[in-house]
Amino acid sequence: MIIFDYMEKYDYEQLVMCQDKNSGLKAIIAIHDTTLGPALGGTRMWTYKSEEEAIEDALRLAKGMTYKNAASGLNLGGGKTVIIGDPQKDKNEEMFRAFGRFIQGLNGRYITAEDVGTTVEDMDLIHQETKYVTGVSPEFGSSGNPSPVTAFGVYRGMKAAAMMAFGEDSLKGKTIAVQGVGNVAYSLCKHLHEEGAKLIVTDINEENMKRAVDEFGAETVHPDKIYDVACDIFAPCALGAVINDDTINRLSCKVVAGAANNQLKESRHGDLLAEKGIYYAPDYVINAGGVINVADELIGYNRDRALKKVEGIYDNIMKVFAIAERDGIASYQAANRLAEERIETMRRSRSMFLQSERNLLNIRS
Ligand SMILES: NC(=O)C1=CN([C@@H]2O[C@H](COP(=O)(O)OP(=O)(O)OC[C@H]3O[C@@H](n4cnc5c(N)ncnc54)[C@H](O)[C@@H]3O)[C@@H](O)[C@H]2O)C=CC1
Ligand SMILES: CC(C)CC(=O)C(=O)O
Repeated sequence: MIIFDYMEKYDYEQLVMCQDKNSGLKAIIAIHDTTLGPALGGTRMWTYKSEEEAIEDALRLAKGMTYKNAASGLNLGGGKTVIIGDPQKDKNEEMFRAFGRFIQGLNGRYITAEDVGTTVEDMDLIHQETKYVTGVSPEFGSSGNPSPVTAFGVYRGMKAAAMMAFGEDSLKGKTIAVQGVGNVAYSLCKHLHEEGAKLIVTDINEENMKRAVDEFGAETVHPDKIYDVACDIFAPCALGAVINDDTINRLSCKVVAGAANNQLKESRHGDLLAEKGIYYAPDYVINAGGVINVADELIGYNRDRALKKVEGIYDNIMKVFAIAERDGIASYQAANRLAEERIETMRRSRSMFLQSERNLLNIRS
């Protein structure tokens, strides 16, 4: 990958490589766009096969956060971090403290939170070095683990997609295939089970799968077989790029609605879903519950207010489908339109001069 070419093509602002020999930290902070405000996005820890793969993931995820935050009506830009390493083996206190100091060095341009492979405990360590972190333990006035709130948002968005596909938003009796039953999907399955849905789950982690069987009476399938199960709704809740040339023709569902980021391998796969008559709830619209929740910390966390906003993901998904229908485009494009129009509107409105501490009028003594 030629990094500057890639950054220019998709209009990235900044890419920060963070290295700390003592702790073994190797982190990449990608800031995509801060038109709407500071970049907020989680930190993923993962065993990347190469540095290039890690950089690409950070860049793709950061751009997704720009669109997620914009489409959700947040005054925040998009950024994301990836830490190269095995979250089960390679973590230590020093690593997250060192990472916190790198974030502090960005002086508020980037604010972090949890993502795959990181926990509230990791955020607490970062918090010892910087205030630019959310999803910290509630004892610090923070909102804690965002995953259950992300799950609530996905549940609300899934109901909206069901309304479009089946003419009613009840999930009772619907068969839902869930790929990955980790932090978010565990809470999602709880909502779905309580509403009377039938669950078919898969995971590469046996313990996580067993928990879904024991608590929600879920059936299980091998991870390779999840695309082939007969179901009403497919919920990708593991990693990205799962809607691709190998999987798309195996799906028999009417709805794709799940928590994973970057579900479409390429945007043309979103067009193919639409052509097949499958209602796709765009990933960054449906999974915005976590970021909406942690963003509320920035104005003094109020759980009821945050949950009310997350409930609104239902309406946001309906809005996306309405734009898709109005403009004759696929739902992923409709979501992009929603996000891009908001960013452009704000960019234009900010072109007006505003008196501030930093402009020329104030530099004169
Ligand atoms: N945690 C949050 O609040 C948010 C998470 N997301 C996204 O949702 C997805 C899930 O996040 P979490 O639940 O936090 O992560 P997690 O790591 O707790 O759960 C992911 C699960 O997927 C499983 N998995 C991995 N590869 C798999 C495969 N090939 N087949 C089947 N299962 C597989 C893992 O074993 C794990 O149980 C990620 O894409 C994440 O970026 C998006 C927004 C917020
Ligand atoms: C809790 C969020 C900030 C996690 C995130 O990075 C995301 O929504 O993908």
